[in-house]
Amino acid sequence: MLQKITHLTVRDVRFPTSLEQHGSDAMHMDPDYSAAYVVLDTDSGLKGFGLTFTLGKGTEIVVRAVQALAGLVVGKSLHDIVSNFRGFYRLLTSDGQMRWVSWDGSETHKGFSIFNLSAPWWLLDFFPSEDLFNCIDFSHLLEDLMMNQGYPAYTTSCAWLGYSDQQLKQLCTDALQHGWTRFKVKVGADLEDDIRRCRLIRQMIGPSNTLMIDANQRWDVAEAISWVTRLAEVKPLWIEEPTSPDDILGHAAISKALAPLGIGVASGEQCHNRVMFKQFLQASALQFVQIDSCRLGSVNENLAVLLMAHKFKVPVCPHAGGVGLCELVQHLILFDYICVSADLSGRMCEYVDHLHEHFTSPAVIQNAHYLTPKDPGYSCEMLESSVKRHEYPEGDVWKLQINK
Ligand SMILES: C[C@H](O)[C@@H](O)CC(=O)C(=O)O
Ligand SMILES: [Mg+2]
Repeated sequence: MLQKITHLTVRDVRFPTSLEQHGSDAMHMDPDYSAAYVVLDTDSGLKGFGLTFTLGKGTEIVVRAVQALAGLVVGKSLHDIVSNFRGFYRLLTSDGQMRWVSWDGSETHKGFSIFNLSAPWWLLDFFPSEDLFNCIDFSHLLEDLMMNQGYPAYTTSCAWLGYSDQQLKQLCTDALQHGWTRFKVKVGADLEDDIRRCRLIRQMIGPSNTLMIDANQRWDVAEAISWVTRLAEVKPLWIEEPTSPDDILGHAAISKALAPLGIGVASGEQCHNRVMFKQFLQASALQFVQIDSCRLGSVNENLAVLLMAHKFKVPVCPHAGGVGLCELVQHLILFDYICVSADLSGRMCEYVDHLHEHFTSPAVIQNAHYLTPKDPGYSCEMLESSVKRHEYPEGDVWKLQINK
């Protein structure tokens, strides 16, 4: 149990998803799904893995944040971390010089998230399984349903903003055949396009399946209310990120205006700390909490939000549109169900069907449910061959793009 972290490597890994408009929305028309990817070496030869999701160039900033925090991690032993998880987290988030840049801000939280993502790996890999199981009181847990059926999911992969109507139809047909019943459509750039695309999807999925819409912060408050009112005919369950993700009172006003139409407000993928979530919940500014395993700095911060959402009786429907997010967030939502909410009403976890082949233990979907991951760790180890090929700018994939 005295293993020490001896070395940290952080790499800038990017996938050229913008070439086919995968992941595109009203504010991010050319997303290259990317990750700052960390490997921790230990003196026992074991390794730890962590990643945080970014879009293309944004990775450079997070890589620098990780480098700046590395000195707080290298040299630590398992005992140092596990004996006081909160203390370790506070150490990362409270560095006297770093905190001035952006205490509880988005970039630093993305940096923190990488290190704390290593914690489940340490815990699960170093604890003999009998010790681990001896720690847990399994009475009254609800794991059977999760083991047999899995956690309900919805798909965003049919209707990215840059997809043609033809693509939309084909992908929606395929998804229905595979048992999907919940669909999210990107909106917000052009109202007439949105009406046409949403009608098309509603027509294909029928009245009893679920449809959500996502504007990725495109509108002002009044514009959001009038735009979504025009889309009410397709009966969306929620409008996601209708306006600036920092505008708590704006979200509250939109929630109030849309409630009579039966449309809720969902947000959280750009909500970067627990204090913001606290105020969103206090102000009744959202009806669906969308935690993001990488936007919030670490497991620790996500746990605080899961507990607050439970207190306010607001369902948690995690964000997973990015590389590695499905792999990570499936662990958090299982924890939420088994240990916090014990409730599936109004709950589902996002799934996007991109880039899973680059992971050693990818998320598995069956009949529109996340199957419970059984491999140890936090499912975020990437295949070394994939990392090498996609590392920016020297990987083969990028050399090819740059020389085109
Ligand atoms: C840029 C990302 O693909 C974003 O559009 C994802 C998102 O908003 C979602 O999955 O929700
Ligand atoms: Mg979204």
